[in-house]
Amino acid sequence: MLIANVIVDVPTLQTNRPWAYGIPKQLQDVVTPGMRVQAPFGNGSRLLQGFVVSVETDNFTEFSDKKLKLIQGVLDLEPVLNPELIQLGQVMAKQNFAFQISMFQTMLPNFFRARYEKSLVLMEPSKVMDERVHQLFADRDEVAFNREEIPDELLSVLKRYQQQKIIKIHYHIKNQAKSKLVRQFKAQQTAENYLRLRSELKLSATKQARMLTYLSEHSNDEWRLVSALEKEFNFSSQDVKKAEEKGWLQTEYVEAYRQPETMNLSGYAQPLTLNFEQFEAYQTIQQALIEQKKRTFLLEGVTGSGKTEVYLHSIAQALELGKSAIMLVPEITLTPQMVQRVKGRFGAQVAVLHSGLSDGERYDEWRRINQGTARVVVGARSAIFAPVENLGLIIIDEEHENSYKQDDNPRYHAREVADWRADFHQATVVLGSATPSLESRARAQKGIYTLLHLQQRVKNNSLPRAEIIDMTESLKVNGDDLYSKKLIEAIKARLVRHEQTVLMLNRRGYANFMMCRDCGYVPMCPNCDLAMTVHADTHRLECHVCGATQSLPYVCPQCHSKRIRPFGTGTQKAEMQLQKLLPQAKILRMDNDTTRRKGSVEKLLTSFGRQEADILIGTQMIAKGLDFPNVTLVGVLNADTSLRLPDFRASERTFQLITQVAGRAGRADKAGEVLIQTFNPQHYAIQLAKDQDYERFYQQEMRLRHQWRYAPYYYSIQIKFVHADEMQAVQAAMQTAEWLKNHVADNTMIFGPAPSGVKRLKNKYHYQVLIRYQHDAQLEQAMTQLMDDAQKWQAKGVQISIDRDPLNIG
Ligand SMILES: Nc1ncnc2c1ncn2[C@@H]1O[C@H](COP(=O)(O)OP(=O)(O)OP(=O)(O)O)[C@@H](O)[C@H]1O
Ligand SMILES: [Zn+2]
Ligand SMILES: [Zn+2]
Repeated sequence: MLIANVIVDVPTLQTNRPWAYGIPKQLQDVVTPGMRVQAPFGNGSRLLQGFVVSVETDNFTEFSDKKLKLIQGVLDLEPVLNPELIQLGQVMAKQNFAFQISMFQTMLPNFFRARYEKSLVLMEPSKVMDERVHQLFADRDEVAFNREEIPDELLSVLKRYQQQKIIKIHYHIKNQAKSKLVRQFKAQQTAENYLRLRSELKLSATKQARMLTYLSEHSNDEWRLVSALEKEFNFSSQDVKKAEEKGWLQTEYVEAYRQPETMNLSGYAQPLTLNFEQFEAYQTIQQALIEQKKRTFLLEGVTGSGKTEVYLHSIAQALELGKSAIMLVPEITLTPQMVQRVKGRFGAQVAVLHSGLSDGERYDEWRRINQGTARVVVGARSAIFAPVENLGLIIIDEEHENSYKQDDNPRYHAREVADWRADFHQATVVLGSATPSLESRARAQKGIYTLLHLQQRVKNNSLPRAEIIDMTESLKVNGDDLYSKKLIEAIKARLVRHEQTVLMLNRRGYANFMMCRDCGYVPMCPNCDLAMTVHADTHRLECHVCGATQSLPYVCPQCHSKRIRPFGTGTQKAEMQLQKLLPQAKILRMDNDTTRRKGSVEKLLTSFGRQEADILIGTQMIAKGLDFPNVTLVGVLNADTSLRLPDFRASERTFQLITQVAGRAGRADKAGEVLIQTFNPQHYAIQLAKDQDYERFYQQEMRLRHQWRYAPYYYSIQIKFVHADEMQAVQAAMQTAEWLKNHVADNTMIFGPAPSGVKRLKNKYHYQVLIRYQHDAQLEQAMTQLMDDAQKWQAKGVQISIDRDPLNIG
């Protein structure tokens, strides 16, 4: 008998391995690894989705026939995971202490996720005594289990009936991943033939005459949609069918792709001629592509040095070698500008995956990749799992970005996935950034990566002139803690010259909360240890974690003073304040509020690009990727807020952010200027960002990391314990920490338990234990054991999560 090993859709440790199922006769030719199947689970009434990871023959036929449950059906006719991706999912699950099923689901478009529907089946109607249950079924023997339709008071009755087996619950799997088919047609005869046929028609056959006229004019055409013919000429599908029977045209069904809105592509854009530095970098990459041995490059290039052009040349080379390419960009820089640059170069071979797509569109793009139609994939983090065959090149732009790590289960990092896939395909990896992560830069130091340097800007040979403005001084002069006089003067000069300005309000670690100026009272969320945030548009206080809201207080509840006011400034207020200072200026604002609607980022940027506004003010979302030639001034309103975060990466983040946003100035022919407002003018991260001196920052920060035993010198694993009862969370954390101390290497350090940065969230208490280590052969064994124990704690209601190389330690 044939056996399928299946990972079923239950994310628990017991199910985190393949389960064997028999394959029934009629499915033996169908079921292959990588396919989704319906598999019975538990007592058998429950049908689950599962992924077949392997198929084997079992020799003990009689024995297994009785014991094994059988696969009930298939959800696909072709595998959705190829052998590479099956293996990848299993490895990544293991490395990140995640469940295989979660990994597989993350790797695929949402469409492939199982949607279960429950229904109630009436087994023995005669035994139902409750009139309301009869009413519910109303002569049917199966009804959907729809919580909105079933009143609460009926639930206990239904439950009792279920226990008495009078009612059964059925699970159905809804398969959404079906492609849409459309019918298309093509003329089959010559124009003359059509005209002759028309002359032979009866006079009354006007519709057929019209059809023949149309066909005579389109006799050499390509396939066209039948629906278009029907709509435009008012033909019915019956008319089309008759025409086909007469041999006037032929029709066929093809898969329809929901084309995401594409931009006008005015032909293919020609590649630019690389400058010397670019060419040198490209040549090295090209060499690796041709050799087809895995190599990883770190392309460290100052802002505006033309990294993207190097990527595009490399992609072209990969395609020429018959290979495919994946290019990752942070979601936020997946702007029309970027997409246009890639699509403009490689046209229909490009598939774009971003969060703006509907599930259907994403599924269609995925299929274009899966079928090999699209050989260049551009997308955010999860595009690293694109099912390309023959992968030759992986590019990760802005490789230092946090968003490449998924901060939720499964917690994979796109860079580590890229590394594994490059091994598998012997592909080339290019990590690019003006401000590489310390981890990557250190690997280049050690020779694990090859460092490629772009030190010059492409167009304007110099980096923008930057200056630090000490806000303590400025505050003394004009009493404004947001706009220094110098910055306002500089903006005014741009207005006169019709040049543009970009202003960034650093919202990282920056709360916009209420504070009583007399007693210091700050309104806190009732469920979380967090200050409530002021929302000027709704005039309410809101908690950003749990969503609790309150009206704005006008009197301090503690001391009854009326001097309770917002503290800190939101982008909205910053914009208003600026408009007051510069009434003649046209200002655009880009933040979470103005970009909520789909397509609004595009709209804002297009408008700014057309110079319909003088100033673009926004949060860190404006710091990356923008390439506008007329921007000659960049202002950082508050450089230091992110320095205060209780996180060992605070300096690195601040340096990266300021360097990135400063890089938006003077990218074309006009010289750029950068003004950095700060209350910490002496801080090394700010000083070095001003000079855009990444290398010196790297040296200095590495010394500190070494001293404090942080990454990249030490790896870390963070274990979180969450429970509504604080004691329970503490207890689990303490016992785990104690246990760990005896099960890891001597030089591995265990910190905690300690309350997390924010101890209480949504009325639950968060505690954590941190492991820091260099080499520890025992650790993997210990972590596996810990995952086992986690199940035990989970049974007591303590949620435990394990995060390898966490983004925030605080
Ligand atoms: N060889 C070249 N010749 C002419 N123009 C070029 C060349 N290479 C790049 N450019 C142009 O220079 C500008 C900056 O290049 P690009 O955006 O690729 O830089 P980058 O290093 O990716 O920038 P950042 O990291 O700051 O976003 C772009 O407008 C690009 O079209
Ligand atoms: Zn007060
Ligand atoms: Zn809250």
